[in-house]
Amino acid sequence: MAIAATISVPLTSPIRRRNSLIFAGSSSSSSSTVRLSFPKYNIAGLCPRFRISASAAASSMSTQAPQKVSTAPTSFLDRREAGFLHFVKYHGLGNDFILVDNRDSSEPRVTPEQAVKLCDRNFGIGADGVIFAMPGIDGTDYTMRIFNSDGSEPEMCGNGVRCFARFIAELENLNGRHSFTVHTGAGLIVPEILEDGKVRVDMGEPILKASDVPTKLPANKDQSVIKSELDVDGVTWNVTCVSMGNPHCVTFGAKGGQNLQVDELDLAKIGPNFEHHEMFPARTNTEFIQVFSRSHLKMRVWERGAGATLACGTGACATVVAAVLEGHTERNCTVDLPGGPLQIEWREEDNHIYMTGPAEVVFYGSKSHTGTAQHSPSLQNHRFKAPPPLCANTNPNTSPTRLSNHLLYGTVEEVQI
Ligand SMILES: N[C@@H](CCC[C@H](N)C(=O)O)C(=O)O
Repeated sequence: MAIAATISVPLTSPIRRRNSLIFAGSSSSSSSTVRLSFPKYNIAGLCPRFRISASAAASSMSTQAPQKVSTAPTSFLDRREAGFLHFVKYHGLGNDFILVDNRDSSEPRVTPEQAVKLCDRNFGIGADGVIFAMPGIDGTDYTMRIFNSDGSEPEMCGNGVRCFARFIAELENLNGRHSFTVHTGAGLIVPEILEDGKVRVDMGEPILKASDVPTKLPANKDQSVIKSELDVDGVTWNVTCVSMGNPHCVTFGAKGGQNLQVDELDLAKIGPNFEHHEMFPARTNTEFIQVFSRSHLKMRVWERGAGATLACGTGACATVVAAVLEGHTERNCTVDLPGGPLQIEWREEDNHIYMTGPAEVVFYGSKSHTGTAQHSPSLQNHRFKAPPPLCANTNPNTSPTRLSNHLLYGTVEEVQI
């Protein structure tokens, strides 16, 4: 995949040097430069959406009334050529998704089978799932649907809905709008883009009733499954079952065991045995938790339909619920995931869970359905045409990636350096 630009810090000033543009930037953490390694580009040619810094993107969000900013010519995300699927790859703490603009239809533009191919990390784009931005239902602004990388459709995705909010803000070219109402399989979810670009999400209430999680594990008097015993391949685990719309099995360790050391777990070996356990009729996501303090947890996850991922938002929410119910923590916790930390609060007043974390663009891409080898002229004319060698296919290092006789073009937006 070609890298069109690299920067992770606020843009200060563009400096023209020969046939490339170099942007010097600095942040509290580092100093960096960005090089656009293609000729004859001028600063006007850099589309406003080609966000060169996270903070620049963040600063486009204000507290004022929603305001549409007209842009011309048509932006990448407005493109609708027949035969092309335009997408944006996002990640939330390394939990990565292909975001598809599906606002004109309530039918996903990609089938579950195609989603499996797109998510393939060797033969496809590579992602933990495909997310569709669709028209709202029941008075909501939008509907979010998602396919896991195995093609199954979960009810909800926490990291995904943060990416969804950032995607919508970009699609709608919104300046100043902070929150959206999103219909999901888990009901109403309300993400709010914050000033710093992070997204806080009202994830609603956890579901503890065993039959609704669902789990067949014997329930307590109040119908919940808290610190119950689950046998997995000869080991008895203590588990608490929580649904965030999607099912979660949270464990702080085996019966009689010490505080779990999550780095020592062989997730690929034990994860599938939880996921497909007969006690979970809809399969389950499983969170393995190490307790650092009453407000700090470490989590590794085996996701239903996606395997070991770098983060799981609904899993982190379910974890804090389980941690509170089992008496390990207070209601406000930092949950460290392999991809980074999430802030989770289970608020006593409304019983809702609030998740705060980042969502970032990885790259923009277009996938051809035609199977033809030539590049798209329209793509070539596009202001996201950077870098031209990608589209012109003149550079062996930047040639389009083949995907089952389909073409894939990508433009990396920003890369940490
Ligand atoms: N990674 C997501 C959860 C995605 C759905 C999950 N694999 C399931 O099948 O329930 C998150 O961040 O919540």
